[in-house]
Amino acid sequence: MKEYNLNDSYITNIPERKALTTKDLQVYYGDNHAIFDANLDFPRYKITALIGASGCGKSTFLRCLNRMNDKVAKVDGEIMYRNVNINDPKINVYEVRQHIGMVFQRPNPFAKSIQENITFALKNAGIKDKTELEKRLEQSLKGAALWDEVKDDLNKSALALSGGQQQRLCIARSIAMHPDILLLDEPASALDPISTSKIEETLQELKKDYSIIIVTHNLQQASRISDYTAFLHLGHVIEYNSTANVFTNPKIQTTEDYVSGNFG
Ligand SMILES: Nc1ncnc2c1ncn2[C@@H]1O[C@H](COP(=O)(O)OP(=O)(O)OP(=O)(O)O)[C@@H](O)[C@H]1O
Repeated sequence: MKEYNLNDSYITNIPERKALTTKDLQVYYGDNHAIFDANLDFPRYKITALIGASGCGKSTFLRCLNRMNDKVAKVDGEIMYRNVNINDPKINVYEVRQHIGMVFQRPNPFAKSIQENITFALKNAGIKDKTELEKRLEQSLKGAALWDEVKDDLNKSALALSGGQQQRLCIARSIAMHPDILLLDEPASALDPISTSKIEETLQELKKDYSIIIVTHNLQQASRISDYTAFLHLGHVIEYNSTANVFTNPKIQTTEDYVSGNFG
């Protein structure tokens, strides 16, 4: 692979209010230094895409943002959310995840009914009121654009849904907790093009109420749906800017080569 200067970077200052900020974030898997000095501001009510070649650290970075890496990696630096460093070991990770939800690459509904998939975590979080549970069930399924397809059969097993419907159920399960931020790790990569476009449309709607950070391999998807894009290379954030700038006016040669397909 062509060698690039990893210190050559361009990180924009975002004009919007911030949902989350990382300061000098470093991630190590044993001796493998996977993320170097990531300093990024993620805007509120926007979609930010993390892009880069396989192994560059996209999922590692994303998973730090709601402490999913705690048991597998050493994560140094600060992750500021509402003036609190949520990377502080004293912070309750379950509480963090109520504010910052995660949707994974492969749909992973529970082997329970559609309804129970939504209400299970809510009940665990102490929400017992039937009216509130019903309200959140309907709101979250509507938010994930699944309500019309399942409203007459909420007791059906979630496993009987199509892959695309299961993924929208997982999005509904996340938003039922009323998080501020949704993290999505390649949420459409296991889906067919029609389900993918349904997920993309859903995310466009959801950004009115949520700040979204998404990892994607798919450059067209990043350019279609995101407002901001961070390009990572070998664990370094090389460029962070509005998606339009990253794709049409990249400031760094590495980015230009990657987005134009001349990488490697
Ligand atoms: N659980 C883990 N244990 C040890 N090393 C890991 C673990 N997860 C990731 N890594 C290493 O961290 C680096 C970044 O991997 P990561 O999965 O974050 O990259 P990625 O950009 O998301 O890749 P892909 O696009 O292939 O999913 C790689 O060197 C990878 O081998």
